[in-house]
Amino acid sequence: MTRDDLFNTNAGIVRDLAQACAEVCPTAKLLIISNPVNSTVPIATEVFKKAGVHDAKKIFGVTSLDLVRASRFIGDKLGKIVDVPVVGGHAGITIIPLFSQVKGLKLSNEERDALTHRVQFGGDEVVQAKDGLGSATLSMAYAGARFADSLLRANAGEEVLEWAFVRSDLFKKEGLEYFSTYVKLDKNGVKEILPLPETISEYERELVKNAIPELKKSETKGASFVA
Ligand SMILES: NC(=O)c1ccc[n+]([C@@H]2O[C@H](COP(=O)([O-])OP(=O)(O)OC[C@H]3O[C@@H](n4cnc5c(N)ncnc54)[C@H](O)[C@@H]3O)[C@@H](O)[C@H]2O)c1
Ligand SMILES: O=C(O)C[C@H](O)C(=O)O
Repeated sequence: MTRDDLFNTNAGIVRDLAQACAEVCPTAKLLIISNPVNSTVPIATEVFKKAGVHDAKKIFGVTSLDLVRASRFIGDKLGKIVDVPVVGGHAGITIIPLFSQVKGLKLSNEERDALTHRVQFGGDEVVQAKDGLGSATLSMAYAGARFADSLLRANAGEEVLEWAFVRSDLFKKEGLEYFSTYVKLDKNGVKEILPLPETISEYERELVKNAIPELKKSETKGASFVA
């Protein structure tokens, strides 16, 4: 089972919850963790657009778990806690860890490939291991709490940097409407979307290139569901 298989069940649930939010709390910030995030965020967006209350600064796909996983795997290797940026989306090859951005980290090509794969498919590993009994419950809760905490701090006036899957013009030329990258948050939600670091490796650039058609397919699937 992949996150995409969850579409049939979750698309309707997210649409209905988004519809209720659009009616009763249209200015609330929506944190969407239900899979497939690459489609459920476009679903919520389209519902808000239809209701005439859309504000792209306030709808977030929660991808923090990918950063938690990547940081844990590299932390184990380096023997200390490090932050590993992860960009793109939240499913398979759309999850792109940027190991090039971790100071002092040296990986052979084989290690880099294996760790990239582990971050991209770690969630599927857990789903398979639980064999029908749900997904990565506790780490998802931790990742969700971490993201909610960032938003609450931003709400309270702090300028916070977080990674999130949001409406973004970074790959507009390629026809993509959503992408997860570093965002500055303030009390209104997304204040600024930061570009990819210039120093990412050729390998990572290629991963981004390969993820774009997959992300596009998922966002179209979500938007079409509402249309
Ligand atoms: N983005 C992430 O990092 C991430 C990580 C793990 C899981 N997930 C996703 O989170 C979701 C939940 O995963 P889980 O393992 O906790 O699943 P789960 O089956 O343990 O829990 C799902 C919950 O949703 C409730 N529910 C079912 N239909 C509903 C409806 N119509 N309205 C409201 N609630 C309803 C169920 O009663 C149940 O309590 C899944 O979509 C999963 O793929 C996302
Ligand atoms: O629910 C899933 O399919 C997996 C989840 O998105 C995860 O990353 O653990």
